[in-house]
Amino acid sequence: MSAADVVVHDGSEVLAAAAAARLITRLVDAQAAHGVASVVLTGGRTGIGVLEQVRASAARDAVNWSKVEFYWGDERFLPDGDPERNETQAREALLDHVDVDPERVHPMAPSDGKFGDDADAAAAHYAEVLATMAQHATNIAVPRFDVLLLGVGEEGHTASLFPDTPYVREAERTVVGVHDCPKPPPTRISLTLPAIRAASEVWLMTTGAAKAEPVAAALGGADPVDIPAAGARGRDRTLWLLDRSAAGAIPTPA
Ligand SMILES: O=C(O)[C@H](O)[C@@H](O)[C@H](O)[C@H](O)COP(=O)(O)O
Repeated sequence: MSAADVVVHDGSEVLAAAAAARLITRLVDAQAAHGVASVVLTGGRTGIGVLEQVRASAARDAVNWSKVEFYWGDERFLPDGDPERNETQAREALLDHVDVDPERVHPMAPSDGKFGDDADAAAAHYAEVLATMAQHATNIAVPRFDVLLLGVGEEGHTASLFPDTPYVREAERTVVGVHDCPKPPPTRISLTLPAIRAASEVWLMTTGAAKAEPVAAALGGADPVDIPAAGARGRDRTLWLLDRSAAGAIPTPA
């Protein structure tokens, strides 16, 4: 697993724009290497803000959007089209504005879909979707993820893996139904840490002083059970994209 790189930007706006530029380049490079790129999206203000900046970028059409596989790292288990769903927000921020191939867009199921309100069944189905797309050479049943985007919560959660829960401890399954979440809505679906760690690059993006303590703890090697973001690492690269406030508690080198 990779050691973490940390990039600190002046504020949240420049962070979102710079992360968007970085994401465009990552997808262009992945398409040059593989033909089709794959990205795992996240929810939250920072993750959606980055997609809005991709949409606004003059460079966005450097990406062949019809050759991008879109997955989600977590989802709020709500009805289809609910404005709080990560899928809805990602579509409004970017996917509705570029020429995606609908067959390559893989949202997690809503709470009024074919699994009804059974988040565990919806999670098991998403695990099957990932397994179907998996390459045989890997030892975990997920596709190649070129880049997996994450946010970080004030108590250190990432995706929908909250501290001291069975979900952050999950070692076998790739996707879980998550119940009794402290951040609304209470029911969610999430990739697990083993699935996240299968990604080539994991980018943790966050801003603001409220995130300073969990960021410092994660970078300081906290136990992922206490600070789930500490367990999110990429095979080739782990990149923290922070603004000055979120980086404020990282000890400065002597
Ligand atoms: O669905 C969600 O809520 C997220 O995927 C979650 O993990 C989010 O990324 C963090 O809570 C950070 O959110 P903010 O960027 O809004 O602080």
